[in-house]
Amino acid sequence: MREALDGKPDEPIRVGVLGARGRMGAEVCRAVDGTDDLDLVAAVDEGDELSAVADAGARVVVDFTTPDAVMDNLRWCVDQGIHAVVGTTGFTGQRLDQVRDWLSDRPGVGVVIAPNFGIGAVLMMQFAARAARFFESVEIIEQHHPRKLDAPSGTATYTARAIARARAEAGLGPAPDATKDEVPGARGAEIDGVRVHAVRAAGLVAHQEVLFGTTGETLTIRHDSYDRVSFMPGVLLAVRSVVRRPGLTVGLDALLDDG
Ligand SMILES: NC(=O)C1=CN([C@@H]2O[C@H](COP(=O)(O)OP(=O)(O)OC[C@H]3O[C@@H](n4cnc5c(N)ncnc54)[C@H](OP(=O)(O)O)[C@@H]3O)[C@@H](O)[C@H]2O)C=CC1
Ligand SMILES: O=C(O)C1=N[C@H](C(=O)O)C[C@H](O)C1
Repeated sequence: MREALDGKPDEPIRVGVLGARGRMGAEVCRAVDGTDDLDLVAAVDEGDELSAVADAGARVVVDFTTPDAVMDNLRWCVDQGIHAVVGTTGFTGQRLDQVRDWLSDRPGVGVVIAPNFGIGAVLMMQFAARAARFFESVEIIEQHHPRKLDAPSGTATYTARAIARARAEAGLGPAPDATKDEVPGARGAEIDGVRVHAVRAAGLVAHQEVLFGTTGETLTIRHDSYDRVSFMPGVLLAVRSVVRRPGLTVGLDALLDDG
């Protein structure tokens, strides 16, 4: 077990990528390679040894793997004193508590977990949370490429929870809905009382619409990622930030507020 790995201020940050042959991991490797202040020192995928990351002296790991793999990866990083930036989905409240528990034994280590690294997507979630208290109805429609493994998306789940919190604070009850669900699933899934619909279609990358309604008006807040490069500014920001942000940070909001 090591303390958090600290580099010298002027040295490039040494970065390891997990899931490096995947759609996001490959994009992250290209993005890190394209900077002057970050060094890609390890690119690890399924079947490779995690120890390659430590052997290469990585100070930060970026994980875009699968919900099944991510917890073991993260546990290993924290034990090794390696900071982690995680985009992989599947983070329930229970999982986040588990990560906080691991980190309590490693005070210098930082972990950033974000359901969506797209700056526009982060703003879409913030705008949706802000709008929530003014509308009696709300539904989320997320749309993704058909090779996505999970539904609903991490972004939709995060958005639904933020909207539900805002509605509860405003004293709003359940959204009006007299419909009888004659075919199971016809009204989508329900997350903290918010309906979420997941669309999968070839040609899509990652898209989300939040539809609000009240008497005589609707408001639609929509974000589209047409290319995975859209996530890279957020990923690079998180890599640069996590080394001076011990503990668990969930979402990109605090990092954007830092400047
Ligand atoms: N937060 C955000 O902004 C974003 C999050 N995501 C999320 O990121 C995750 C990855 O998405 P995407 O890149 O599209 O998926 P891919 O399936 O393209 O990539 C995942 C990669 O991880 C590999 N892998 C699986 N297990 C391990 C392991 N134990 N160690 C190392 N590598 C492993 C897979 O290998 P193999 O194929 O051989 O199993 C694959 O190459 C998903 O959870 C997705 O929802 C995606 C986009 C943006
Ligand atoms: O799998 C994807 O592609 C994406 N996953 C994340 C999610 O589940 O929210 C982020 C983005 O929507 C792309």
